[in-house]
Parts: sequence; C-alpha cells; structure tokens
Amino acid sequence: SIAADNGYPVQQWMRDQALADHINLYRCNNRYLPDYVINENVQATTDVVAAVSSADIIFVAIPSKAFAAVVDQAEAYLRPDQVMVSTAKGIQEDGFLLMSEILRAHTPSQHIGVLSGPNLAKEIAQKQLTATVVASDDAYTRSTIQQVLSCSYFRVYASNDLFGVELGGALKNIYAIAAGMASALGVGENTKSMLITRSLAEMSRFAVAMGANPMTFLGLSGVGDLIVTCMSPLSRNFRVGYALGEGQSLDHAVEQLGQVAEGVNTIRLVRNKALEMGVYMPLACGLYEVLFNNLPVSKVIHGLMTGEQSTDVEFVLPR
Ligand SMILES: NC(=O)C1=CN([C@@H]2O[C@H](COP(=O)(O)OP(=O)(O)OC[C@H]3O[C@@H](n4cnc5c(N)ncnc54)[C@H](O)[C@@H]3O)[C@@H](O)[C@H]2O)C=CC1
Ligand SMILES: O=C(CO)COP(=O)(O)O
Repeated sequence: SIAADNGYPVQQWMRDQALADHINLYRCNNRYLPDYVINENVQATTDVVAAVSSADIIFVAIPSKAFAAVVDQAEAYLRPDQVMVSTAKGIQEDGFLLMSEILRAHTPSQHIGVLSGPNLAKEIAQKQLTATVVASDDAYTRSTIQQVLSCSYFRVYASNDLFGVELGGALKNIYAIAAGMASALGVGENTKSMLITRSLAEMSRFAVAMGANPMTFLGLSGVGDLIVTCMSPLSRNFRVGYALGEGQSLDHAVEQLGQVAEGVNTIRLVRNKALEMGVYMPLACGLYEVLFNNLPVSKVIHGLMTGEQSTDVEFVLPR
C-alpha cells in the first residue's frame, strides 16, 4: 500500500478469489484491516503469473512455514533482474533456513533483500511515523527499496548485514512471548527492562554465532523491533505470551489468536540449534521448557536468577 500510495502500480497476490474480488471492488480487506482504504493502484489477484511476471520488485510477505512453497509456485515466472524482498520474520525448520536463503536457493533473482524493523502492521496502516531497515549485500536493492517505500510517515534505513537484520526480526519473537508472559504475571518495570536487555544479549550472541554483526543489534531491526514487540499488545507474539501468563494452554492461546505467531515455532528451532552449536541461551531454553515441557514459570525464573553471574555486554567484556 505504501508503494501504491507513492504512485507505483501494485499487484497483490492471494489465494482467496472472493477476498481478491472484494478488495478490487470495495478497496478494503475486511478480515485484517477493515478501516483501511486500499489505494486504487493495488490490484488483488489469485493469478501468480499475473502477479509476478511483469513486476520489477516482489515483496514476499508469507509466514515462514509456507514461504518456500509459495515461492516455488512463482519460480518458473521469475527473472534474475527482479528485486526480491522478504518481509517474513521466521526460520524454516527444514535446514534451519532464513527467508533470504530460500530466495537465493529457489529464485533466479540477483537482487535479494529483507525488510525488517519495528513495524506493527496496524500502526503502519494508521500512518503512525515508522522506520524500517532494508538489508541486502547489493546496493541497487537497498536504494531501490528506499526509493519505492519512503514517504512522509515511513523511513527506510539501509544495512548490508542481511543475516543480522533477518535474525533480529525472527529472534525477537521468542522474547516477545516471554515479555507478554511477564506482563500477565504483573512483573515490575525493572524486571521488564532486565528481560528485554538480556534478551538482546542472547539474540546477538546467537546471531554472531550464525555469522551476523553484533552492531546490527543496536539498530532498528535489533533493539528497535525487540522493544516494540516486547511492549505492545498489538504484537501477536506478545499476546500469545500474555495468554500463557494468564494460565491458558499453548494450543488455546495460538487458536484464539487466529493469526501467525512465528515465535512459537522459532523457540523450538532456535533452542535446538543453540544446543547443537553450544550457544548459551538460558531465556530461550527456559521458555522452551515452559511451552513444551510444562515446566512451571517459577522454576524457570528461579533457575535464571540463580544461574551463572556473567558480564553485561560480552562484546565489551567477554563472558
Ligand atoms: N503483522 C505484522 O505486524 C508484521 C508481520 N511480519 C511478518 O510477516 C509474516 C506474515 O505475517 P502476517 O501477514 O502478519 O501474518 P498473518 O497470519 O496475519 O497473515 C498471513 C497471511 O498469509 C496467508 N497464508 C498463509 N499460508 C499461506 C500459503 N501457503 N499460501 C498463501 N498465503 C498463505 C494467510 O492466508 C494470511 O492472509 C510473518 O513472518 C510475520 O512475522 C513482519 C512485520 C510486521
Ligand atoms: O514483527 C512485528 C512488529 O515489528 C509484528 O510482531 P508480531 O508478529 O508479534 O505481531
């Protein structure tokens, strides 16, 4: 919609023909943003060939579980000169792949990027002042996305640390679940601050082990996205955590949400990967035990508070 507001013709691909017809007729997506008027430059379609074959830029905004399957449907119609950008914040279980890695493996594009940052969809729809990060190792991709998406309420900053930006978006969902749970349990502000800051330490430790630059976590896609997702009930991951903190089961919390909360799956994948790589992630591992092995939260908190006394910023004073 931002690209359309900026005057570019946009094709929005979706599976549901009735919803596509509704959007084209009434300029409105009732299910997600009933109060938002969709620009005339957006044409909804269920025809993947029509959607991708004439496009210069393709944003893939599909939950990570279905990301590769949808990209595969389009692959035969894609060209190397097209810019392909992922907006998904998750990890594919098979091969522990990031979305940029799927784009690289499943498309001929020479211009791959990711878009990530503190970007709650509902607030962007309200035109709240917002900033994001486009990450790519390709300067053309970065400048093209900055040009197409920047407007009076949306700023696009650039990075060349694709993995760092992408991992920031995926990993913060884990800690948003923890923060939602803490909020439901009525913890103090000191506690929330400790949780968010130690989450950042853990996220950046893991990302560095995966080849990312720790400095990226100082930016919008790191600390920025972590703050918004750990503090806002607009975050679906936060809401799942809140429901768990109120005593609901994980299945019930996810079912009640009715939308994707990537963190639920990401915890499992990251916890296993951390154990495999020997990366110390007490928060993610503790949350995993609560979610999947019914360990009482109080036990996890006790373990965390009495665990190893370590350093504050390990990139300053190593652990
Ligand atoms: N909603 C938000 O505020 C933000 C979401 N994201 C990320 O964007 C990704 C998508 O999230 P949302 O759009 O919010 O999720 P959502 O749950 O609100 O919507 C997902 C959409 O994808 C469609 N979908 C699911 N499986 C599909 C498949 N196999 N083929 C085609 N379409 C399929 C669903 O029908 C639905 O319309 C996630 O990785 C999320 O982390 C990133 C930034 C902000
Ligand atoms: O990534 C987001 C905001 O930047 C959206 O978070 P949720 O997926 O938790 O709603």
